[in-house]
Amino acid sequence: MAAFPSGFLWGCATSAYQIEGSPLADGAGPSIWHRFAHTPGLMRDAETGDIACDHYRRFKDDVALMKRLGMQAYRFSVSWSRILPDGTGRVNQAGVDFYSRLVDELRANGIEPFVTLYHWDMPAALDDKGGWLNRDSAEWFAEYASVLFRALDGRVTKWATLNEPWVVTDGGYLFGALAPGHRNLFETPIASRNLMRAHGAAVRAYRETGRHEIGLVVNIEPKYPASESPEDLAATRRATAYMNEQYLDPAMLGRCPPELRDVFGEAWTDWSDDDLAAVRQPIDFLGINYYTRAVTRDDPAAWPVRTATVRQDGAFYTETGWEVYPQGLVDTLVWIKQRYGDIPLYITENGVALADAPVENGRLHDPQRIEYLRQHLLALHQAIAAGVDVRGYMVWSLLDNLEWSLGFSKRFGIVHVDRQTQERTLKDSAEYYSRIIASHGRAL
Ligand SMILES: OC[C@H]1NNC[C@@H](O)[C@@H]1O
Ligand SMILES: [Ca+2]
Repeated sequence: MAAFPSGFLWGCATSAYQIEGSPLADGAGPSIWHRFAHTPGLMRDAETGDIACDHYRRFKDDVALMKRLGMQAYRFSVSWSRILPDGTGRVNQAGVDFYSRLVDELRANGIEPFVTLYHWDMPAALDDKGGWLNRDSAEWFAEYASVLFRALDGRVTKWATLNEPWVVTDGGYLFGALAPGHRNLFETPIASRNLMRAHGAAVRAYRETGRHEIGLVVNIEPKYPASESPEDLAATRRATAYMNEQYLDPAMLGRCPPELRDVFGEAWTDWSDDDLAAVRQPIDFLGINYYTRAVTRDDPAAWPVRTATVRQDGAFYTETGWEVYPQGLVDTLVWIKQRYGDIPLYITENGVALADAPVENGRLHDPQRIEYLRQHLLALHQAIAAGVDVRGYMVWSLLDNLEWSLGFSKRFGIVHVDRQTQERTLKDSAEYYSRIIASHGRAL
């Protein structure tokens, strides 16, 4: 196996609400996820992030674990309401100090911090003012980002504004499965536009003082037509526009995919030229989160995108119901380069939820996760060999964690977490990944 490019960054990814616990500790304010998780009926098994992986208190042990695995980078998110309990205004220094200590611990262990500013946990106080439906959200976000830039830039050299805006709006505003749990077609494009305005505002703020790199993280699920029928081809176009182009086109091209007018109908309003210009800020990299693909057919009843994903005979499906399709990673990366140009890319998430075996004698055998990682790293190498400028790979996830409203039922970790004892146990996949890192990909 040829090596990966020199300087290629091997790491892992997590997010605040999914692992930290202690949501209201040391002056933190509640987030929309704290509020959502404590609303009866919304979370599987009535789970919450009150404890999660207790990372807020155990972070030094978890950094030691990353060090032991040879991690070169760690992608994590900051909880906005630890920093600004009311969302704007008063800074909670204890919250800033937590992340400052985490950053110093990482750097002391030779691990590069890779910070996501927004991984879904808006302060509840701002949701009470309309949240992402309020155009002021762009300024709120830039204010929050600036507090962090002042506190951490320099020790943090890679920043991402948003994680997966598509999930935030599709889950939080259209289908309601995620915080803030709205189900409103008219709100969805408004939230999308304000999220991207917030992205642009934070990038502009960074350019005033920032000395390093800032980018955007999106989930991409490549869409393949189920047939060559005009209906299925049109459906595939709609699905591609709705999930894969809706956020990258404004950010990178300064325009919205035309199919969105068809998807949202009367709920769609064109972006103003000012908004398009404000969102299209030059960025230093794109983070791509890849899990699966979707073979797509027309489905007139499937409101509002009117598409359905066709199950593939003989394919392997994960615990989250996703088809394992490594070729989709190659196709996605080539597509990104073709459509948006030769911008540096990171795989900021890739991983798999499996019905893991139990821990036995301090071990957990997860051959299917090893195979998933191997196949996707081979695909990644293929894309790099094809000329795509990929600079790093962060496995999702370091730890078994809170898979949002699915609770802890979906285990993505390369490290097992015992829900009762919080004990961490390396799965075989962690040892495998550690060897990949140590051999710089040659052990693939
Ligand atoms: O579903 C797995 C992951 N996908 N991207 C965002 C993360 O928060 C999820 O846990
Ligand atoms: Ca609300």
